[in-house]
Amino acid sequence: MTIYRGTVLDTPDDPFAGGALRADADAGLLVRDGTIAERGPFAAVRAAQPDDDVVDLRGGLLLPGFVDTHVHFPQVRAIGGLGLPLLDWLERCALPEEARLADPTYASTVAREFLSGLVQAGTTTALVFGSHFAAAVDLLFTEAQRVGLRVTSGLVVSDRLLRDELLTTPERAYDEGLALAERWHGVGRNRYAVTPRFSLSCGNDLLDSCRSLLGEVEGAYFTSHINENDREIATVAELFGVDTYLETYDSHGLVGPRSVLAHDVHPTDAELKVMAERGASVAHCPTSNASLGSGLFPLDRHLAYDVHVALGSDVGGGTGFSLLKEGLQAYFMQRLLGERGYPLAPVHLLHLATSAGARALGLSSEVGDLGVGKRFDAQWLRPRSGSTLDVALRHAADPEDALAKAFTLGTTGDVDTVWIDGEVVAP
Ligand SMILES: O=c1[nH]c(=O)c2nc[nH]c2[nH]1
Ligand SMILES: [Zn+2]
Repeated sequence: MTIYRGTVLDTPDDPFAGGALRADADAGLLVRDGTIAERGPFAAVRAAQPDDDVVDLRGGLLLPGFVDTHVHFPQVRAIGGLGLPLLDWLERCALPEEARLADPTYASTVAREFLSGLVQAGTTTALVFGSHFAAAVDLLFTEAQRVGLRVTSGLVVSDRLLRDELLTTPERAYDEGLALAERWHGVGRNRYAVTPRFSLSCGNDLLDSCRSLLGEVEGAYFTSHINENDREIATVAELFGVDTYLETYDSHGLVGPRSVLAHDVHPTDAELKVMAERGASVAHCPTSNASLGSGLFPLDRHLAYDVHVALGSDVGGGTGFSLLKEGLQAYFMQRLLGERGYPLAPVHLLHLATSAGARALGLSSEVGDLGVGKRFDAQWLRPRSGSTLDVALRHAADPEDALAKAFTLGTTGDVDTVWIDGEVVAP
């Protein structure tokens, strides 16, 4: 057994429902077989376990590993395509890069870059938008198993309006998806997610085949995009002859408690009501929404309807893997909404980046906070001595203030060590 000593911050109680930041200065976390067995003042935990190893993490902050609920595996090298709205960005930046993953050697390199990017950002769990190529998704799961990250992912499918090499058929989508799920779902920390790209690129028969696959794979997740961009939304309404984007998924039985819909920047009230009824979650992707000019996320309306919201980096529409940056950008965007903005405090940002994501992915009993009984999935933020974040943390007034400084100034370069199930994860 090992005792981890440091300043531990986490959010076991939902701050949107009144929960406070849990902050323990000089805490001890006793970890046995990857699970947190005790948590308390270091001196007390140490006195009860005088012979165990101590890992000294004083200085900096010990936080739960981040949970990224929307991030694209094939888009690592597409990060930084600035200045375009969604559909142009897809055509010019994202899809040409995604087509390159037809080559398994290329896909294998990108899988390594992708997982290393997540780990270096302090992310330990992710819902990953896979590739349109089954072999590339297989390589992603293989690499995820080697690195140890908790990954839920799947084959991305489309059958219209994208470049030809990214298109499939309903039958092939089902067969390839099932083969991947049989190989990887529930294997190690991997799980399968049925993943139509978005309704714009998926006809009714393909969405039907997604529903069949979802019914076939017990416990599988569903993820896609929704209500991101005005032109996208108008095209979907025209293609399907529907009033709301959500109907295109819901009419195929794809919306439920294991569904995570990315973006939802422009929802109708009717859609929010149905999402809440179904228990679906929304992945809010703030840097992507800002970079692609998609809009300002109406967090207040999601909360008013009781729609669960977590955070996604949306690499490569998003600007990097750091959920610190996403948290700060989420805060900025609520500020820019003026009176319609939700006043996000540091505790909300940590919740959105950790426990909210764990809940969206049905993993709350295992990860998302550093309480007794949870797996030790954690990150040690330790800024370089003399850096501005180091100075700011040393002079923080209280734990909330320290967390505000971490989200304002922290970068992936400040993530010193990452653990999953109590094992150090090498990037
Ligand atoms: O931000 C986004 N990134 C994508 O890759 C994508 N595909 C469909 N819709 C999308 N939105
Ligand atoms: Zn996306």
